[in-house]
Amino acid sequence: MSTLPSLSLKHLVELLNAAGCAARLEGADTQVSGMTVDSREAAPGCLFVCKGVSFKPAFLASAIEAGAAAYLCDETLAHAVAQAGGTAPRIVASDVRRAMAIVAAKAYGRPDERLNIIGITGTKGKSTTAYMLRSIFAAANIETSILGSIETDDGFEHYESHNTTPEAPELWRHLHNTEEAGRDIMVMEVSSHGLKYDRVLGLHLSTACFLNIGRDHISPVEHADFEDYFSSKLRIFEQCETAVVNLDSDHADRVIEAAKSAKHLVTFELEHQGKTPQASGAQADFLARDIMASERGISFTVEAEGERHAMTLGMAGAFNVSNALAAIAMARLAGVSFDAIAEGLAHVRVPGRMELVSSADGRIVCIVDYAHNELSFETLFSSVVKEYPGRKVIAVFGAPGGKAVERRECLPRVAGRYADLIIYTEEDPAHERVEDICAELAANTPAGVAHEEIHDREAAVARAFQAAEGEAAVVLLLAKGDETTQHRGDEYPEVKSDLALAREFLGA
Ligand SMILES: CC(=O)N[C@H]1[C@@H](OP(=O)(O)OP(=O)(O)OC[C@H]2O[C@@H](n3ccc(=O)[nH]c3=O)[C@H](O)[C@@H]2O)O[C@H](CO)[C@@H](O)[C@@H]1O[C@H](C)C(=O)N[C@@H](C)C(=O)N[C@H](CCC(=O)O)C(=O)O
Ligand SMILES: Nc1ncnc2c1ncn2[C@@H]1O[C@H](COP(=O)(O)OP(=O)(O)OP(=O)(O)O)[C@@H](O)[C@H]1O
Repeated sequence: MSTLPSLSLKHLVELLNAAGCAARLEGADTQVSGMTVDSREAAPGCLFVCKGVSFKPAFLASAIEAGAAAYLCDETLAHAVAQAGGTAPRIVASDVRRAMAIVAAKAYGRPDERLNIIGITGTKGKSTTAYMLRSIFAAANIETSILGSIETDDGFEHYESHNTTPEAPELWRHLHNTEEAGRDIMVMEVSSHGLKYDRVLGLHLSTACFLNIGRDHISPVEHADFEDYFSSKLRIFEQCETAVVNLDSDHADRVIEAAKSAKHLVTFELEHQGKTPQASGAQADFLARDIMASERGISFTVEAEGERHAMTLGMAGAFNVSNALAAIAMARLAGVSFDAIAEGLAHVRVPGRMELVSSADGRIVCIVDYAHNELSFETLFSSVVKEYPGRKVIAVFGAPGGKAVERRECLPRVAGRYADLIIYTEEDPAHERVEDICAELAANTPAGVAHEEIHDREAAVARAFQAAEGEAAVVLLLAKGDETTQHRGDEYPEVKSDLALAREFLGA
């Protein structure tokens, strides 16, 4: 791999001040190459960033021991880390999060000036749309990098992701690697936190897609309220060339208004009978019609650029047509043919999202899905009862400990409207007791809805299949997708994934 640019601290300080981020150099001007926020990844000659609520001066000391040539810190941390920093030169900035984003873009050689970077935001469907797009590009023989909540693949590094959108130095490193790997395209999910906390500050996106907005990530450790969440997401349009917007999204008018800051606007929507036409009366640039569900997936027609093309989607859930339309629009912007698009969509598989496992006689259909908030529950359940009419619906899910507490009220309420039986179980309780979370979910279940509490997830899944036996049923294993760990306390022990359990119980 080629070496990274070597940069002088003096030059970086000038760059920061010019960008409106006050900074000063303390110590001798030194050359740095590469940067990191994690002492465990510090390499000789790099710039180490001191930041974060659980930052300890010992991290700085070990980064320097590993060869870090200098460090960047916030004014508020400057005194506390001075001793651990010893004689290493440092940049002290007024806002370390902004500063590290500005420096990272430079340290990794501004790959966004040459790459086609596609950013996808929305409450639900980001990973699905990103995988659809990658599958389409693969069908067109174009290898892409991907960065999102499931995996990170930049052509050199490939691992299970920690955050949906990583910290700026990590992000720019993946973009640099993408370019070094000879790839031209990065498909990335952009989370509301990524936008709010300047992880993507200054990143030039060729395309920014807004899928939808619903209440989520509102808690004392996330967004204070819906407005903070929504406005964080809308910031994506401030840094893109072309905005791709779902006209079916809630608050679509406000999304369109914000999208006007992009140079170009491309829209998509599903044709619904009885739908109120837009105020303008104009049809979206990409329209899906003739949506039909079958056991193998979904088929639909896309109408765009004055033509009609038949598409099939190898996934369940009619709502995935909306994600597919977004992917189609973005693929067309990148110049991919409709034939390759059709091929890519027909073969897409998104791990743990709307995965179908059926019993040999077809009487029991199990869907393993990652749905875990109000918007995705509503969409999933309403689509399942439409697509599998007359079947008994059995749902297995829980709620996480320590965050997104609103889910404990809304998930039983939504599921209670559609399910014949709900089984509450473990779902990453962290520092709370599974028993308490399940009891809270049970207490919020609408009167008259059958529900059970089975704290062990494997036993809960077994009970669901037992209850489905001898019936035409749909068993929904929700919220964990293909995850193979449970967050218990500070540990992440290995467990069987829902998909593995479904295959085991149905002998698939
Ligand atoms: C506000 C924000 O951006 N928080 C992120 C930030 O936390 P932080 O700066 O407070 O860092 P910290 O975890 O306290 O750790 C302190 C620092 O010590 C470093 N460290 C730590 C250990 C060590 O041995 N050596 C060392 O140098 C860490 O790398 C870190 O830089 O840096 C951490 C490491 O990069 C992130 O995990 C953390 O995300 C928080 C915990 C998080 O996960 N937030 C969630 C809510 C989030 O961002 N979710 C979104 C998806 C949800 C959405 O749709 O918005 C996401 O993008 O993932
Ligand atoms: N367009 C959509 N509208 C509503 N719900 C959807 C949509 N697309 C997917 N979902 C539901 O949301 C779940 C998660 O999908 P996906 O992982 O693609 O979303 P995400 O935005 O990446 O989520 P997260 O931010 O939680 O990682 C799916 O399993 C499905 O139940």
